[in-house]
Amino acid sequence: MGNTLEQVDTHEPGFALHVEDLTVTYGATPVLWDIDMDIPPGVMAAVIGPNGAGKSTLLKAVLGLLKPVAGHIRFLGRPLSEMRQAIAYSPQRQSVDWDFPTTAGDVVEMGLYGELGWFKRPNREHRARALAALQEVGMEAFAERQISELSGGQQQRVFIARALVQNTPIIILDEPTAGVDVTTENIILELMKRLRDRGKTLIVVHHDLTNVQAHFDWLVMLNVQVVAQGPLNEIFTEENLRATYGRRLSP
Ligand SMILES: Nc1ncnc2c1ncn2[C@@H]1O[C@H](COP(=O)(O)OP(=O)(O)OP(=O)(O)O)[C@@H](O)[C@H]1O
Repeated sequence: MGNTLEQVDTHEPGFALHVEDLTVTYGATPVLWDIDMDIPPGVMAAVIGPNGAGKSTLLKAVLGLLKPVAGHIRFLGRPLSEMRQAIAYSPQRQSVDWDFPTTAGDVVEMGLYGELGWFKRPNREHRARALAALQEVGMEAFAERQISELSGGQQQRVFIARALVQNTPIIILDEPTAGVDVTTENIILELMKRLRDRGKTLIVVHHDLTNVQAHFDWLVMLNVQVVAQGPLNEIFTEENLRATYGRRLSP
């Protein structure tokens, strides 16, 4: 059942994501400069940095949604072209038209289109998988609800369910807890931890410095360049935070 890439062993030697010499510009302005980054498999990695640091751009570039000026990217040792179905991606909630007339259940099923192909209709098994994913984020009661009628936190959870239903070894989420209340944020963070504990690799743009330490185990500190990266308990230091955020961080 499910797609064949579920069988990719996320604990094989090598990195879940390996990035070398990545440079991205918008017009003439460099937004990411000479990024080298390694994220090991099976971690819950946070990408942090100030507004405009290039966090979303980094995710889009590694996913091939933006064309870098330079760079070399590998997922589990292989090029993106071979690994697309091993990666689920959830963009920032604001980047989506939530007025589009569709239900929460349909949005989650859309996550299966990579597996199904756009022209094959989802069947009962796919529907059941979508419902199971909604259940995992505590949203099964909302399967038939129009997405425009969901709160921001509920929309985030539907988006996470859409990533979950794909059952991929790598999950990339852009600010999955932006604009949600503390209770919902904790639900989402605990869910991400459960996925990590099942061996998945999570790469997450996260904005809340107050809880990054409690939930993540790997950190990439970004501000156009990588300021620091590694196991969170080694690099989440005042010095690195200052180097990343500058004077915006109060003492
Ligand atoms: N499509 C675009 N065209 C031109 N410039 C862009 C575009 N998208 C982003 N930028 C610029 O690139 C820089 C990095 O943006 P990006 O969205 O990657 O930052 P971020 O770290 O994700 O920020 P935030 O925390 O505010 O979401 C910013 O200066 C932004 O203004």
